[in-house]
Amino acid sequence: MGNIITVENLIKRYDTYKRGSGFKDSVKSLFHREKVPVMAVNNISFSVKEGDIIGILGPNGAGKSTTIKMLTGTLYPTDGKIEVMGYNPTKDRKTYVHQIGAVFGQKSQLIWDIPPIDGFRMNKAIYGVSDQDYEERIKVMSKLFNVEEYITRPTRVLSLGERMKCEFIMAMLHQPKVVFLDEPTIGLDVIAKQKIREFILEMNKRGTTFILTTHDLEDVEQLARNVVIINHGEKVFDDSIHSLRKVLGAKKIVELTLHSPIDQLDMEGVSILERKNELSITVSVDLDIIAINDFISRLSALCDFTDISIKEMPMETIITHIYQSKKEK
Ligand SMILES: Nc1ncnc2c1ncn2[C@@H]1O[C@H](COP(=O)(O)OP(=O)(O)OP(=O)(O)O)[C@@H](O)[C@H]1O
Repeated sequence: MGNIITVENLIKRYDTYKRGSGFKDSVKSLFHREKVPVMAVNNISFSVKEGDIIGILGPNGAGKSTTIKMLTGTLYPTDGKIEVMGYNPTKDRKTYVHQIGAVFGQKSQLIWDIPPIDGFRMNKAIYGVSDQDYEERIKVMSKLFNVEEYITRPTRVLSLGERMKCEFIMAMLHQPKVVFLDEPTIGLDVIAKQKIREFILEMNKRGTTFILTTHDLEDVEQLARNVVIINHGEKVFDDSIHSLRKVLGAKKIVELTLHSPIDQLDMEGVSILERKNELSITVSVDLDIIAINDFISRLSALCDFTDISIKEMPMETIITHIYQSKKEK
C-alpha cells in the first residue's frame, strides 16, 4: 500500500528569550531580550504506509509532541513539508481535521460535567455522522471497551482508564482513516493499558492507520510495526520493530533489593549496571542467553532478596545502544 503520510525535512524552532536573573538584568531584559532558539524538531523525514501502526519514541523533550502537533495541524512548522492523505495539515486545516482523529493522553476532549454519551452525540452532529452509522459504531466500540455501564455518568466521576476509553470512542466516531495518539496509555494501570492496546489493534485490523508517541516501550513492542526514534529533535532510528529488537537484543532490567550485600552475580548473560547502595542493585539480563524464570531461580539460590522488579530498558539506554550500533557499522 502507498504512503498515507510523508514528512520531509521537518523543522520546528521555538524562539525563547533569555531572562536576566538579578534586578539589573531583569530591567535590562525589558528593553533588550536575548533570543535563544530551541530546535525542537531538527530536519526530520519519514513516511507512514496506509494501514500501519508507527511508534514515535524518544526521551523527555525529544520533540515527539511537537512533531504530533505539526502532523495534526495545530502547530505551524518552521520549515519542511507534511502531507497526510494529500492534505497539508496547517493550510487545509478546516477540511483536514474532519479526516483525522486524535487522542492526547494529557488533554481531554470530553467535557467534565457532562456524560461521555452527550459528547459522542455532539461529535456525531459536528462530523455529520448518520444515525445508522452512529448506532453501529457506538455498538462496536462500546462492546470492545465494555463502556455501556458508565457512558451516561458525568465524565468527572470516571476513572482515568474509563475516561481514556471514552476519549478513544469520541475520537473515532467519525471513522477517521488516520489517528494520532500522544501518550495514550500514560498513567494507566496494566489492565487498562492492555484494553487500550487491544482496541488499537482491532481498529487497525479494520483499516485505521495509527501514529503514536510514547515513553512506554511495551506500547511500541505490542502495537507498532515500524518505529521512529528521535533524540534532541533529530531522527536516530527509522525501521521496523523487528530491526529495533535486533539492535537491542532481548534485554530486561531487573531492580533488586538484597537481604545482605553481594560482590558479584556470577551468571552468564547477567551484568550489574548500577549499585544505588550496598543493598539495592540494578542488573541487565540478556534473555537470549538466560530465560527470566531461570534467572530468578538461580538468583534465589545465589542470594537472598526482599524485592524484585523487572523493567524494560530505559529510553536513554536504548538510544545509547542505537548510537553504538551505528558506530559499529
Ligand atoms: N512552546 C514552546 N516554547 C519553547 N520551547 C518549547 C515549546 N514547546 C516545547 N518546547 C521545547 O522543545 C523541545 C521538544 O519538546 P516536546 O514537547 O516536543 O518533547 P517531547 O518529546 O514530547 O517530550 P515529553 O516526552 O517530555 O513530552 C523541548 O526542549 C521543549 O522544552
